[in-house]
Amino acid sequence: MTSPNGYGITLDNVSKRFGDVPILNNVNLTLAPGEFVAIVGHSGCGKSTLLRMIAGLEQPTSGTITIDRQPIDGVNPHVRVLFQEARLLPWRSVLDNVRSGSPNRDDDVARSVLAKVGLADKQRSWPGVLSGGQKQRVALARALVAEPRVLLLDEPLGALDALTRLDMQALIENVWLEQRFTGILVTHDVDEAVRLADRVIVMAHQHIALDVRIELSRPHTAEEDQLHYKKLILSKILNQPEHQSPQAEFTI
Ligand SMILES: Nc1ncnc2c1ncn2[C@@H]1O[C@H](COP(=O)(O)OP(=O)(O)OP(=O)(O)O)[C@@H](O)[C@H]1O
Repeated sequence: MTSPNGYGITLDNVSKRFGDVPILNNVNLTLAPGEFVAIVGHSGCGKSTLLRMIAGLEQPTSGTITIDRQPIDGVNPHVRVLFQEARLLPWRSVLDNVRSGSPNRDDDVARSVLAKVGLADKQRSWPGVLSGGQKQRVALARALVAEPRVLLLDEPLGALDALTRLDMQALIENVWLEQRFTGILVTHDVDEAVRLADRVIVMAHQHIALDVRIELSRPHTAEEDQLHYKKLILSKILNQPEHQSPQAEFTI
């Protein structure tokens, strides 16, 4: 494995309110450079808000977030975000969309990143003719072309069918192994969290309810190895008082 390019991230007593509504309360979290962490938790518990604050799109009400030991000051060009929707520019070709991730880069770099995500033959296509999975590959390429130090993944595979999702998980793992950015994945899929992450964090009641290291060798694909972690994580999520009944929202 290559040495990490990713930046370390720390959250020090981070709280967030929207008006009178507390979302996060004194959250402390340290991510080592190059670590891949997944965040799970019931809908509305503040996962995306946490990600948006790390992205510099939202400010904490109190507390400090640092990236590479620097307090966050707006959007950081070394931090890229992938959302559930690919958010491509429909009037630009696939190659131009990728290039827009780092406009000063050589075209050859954009082409090689497109090849890496398996879309070398689509560079002249318009986004409108691509499948959902292909669009997310372009969005991933657009993020990777900037060689990010931190990649924030806000349910980027949530809208994809199961097989495409598995392919994308393998792709994300491969590019992470190659580039060793620091990754944070928000997902509702416990399977996906255990499959991809070094560490899985369960959020509940405005704080971190569980922080578990996945002590498996990669790839974490063996069902029997994953089971212990999936049970642990799911029981933590479902034992929260607001979720005493079975939840369709979570899958293993
Ligand atoms: N800009 C905002 N103004 C007011 N309330 C907000 C804002 N953004 C988020 N919220 C609220 O904060 C809470 C946390 O939202 P957030 O999107 O972080 O949750 P989440 O855990 O990512 O949910 P999901 O899994 O459904 O995406 C929700 O109740 C949401 O309605």
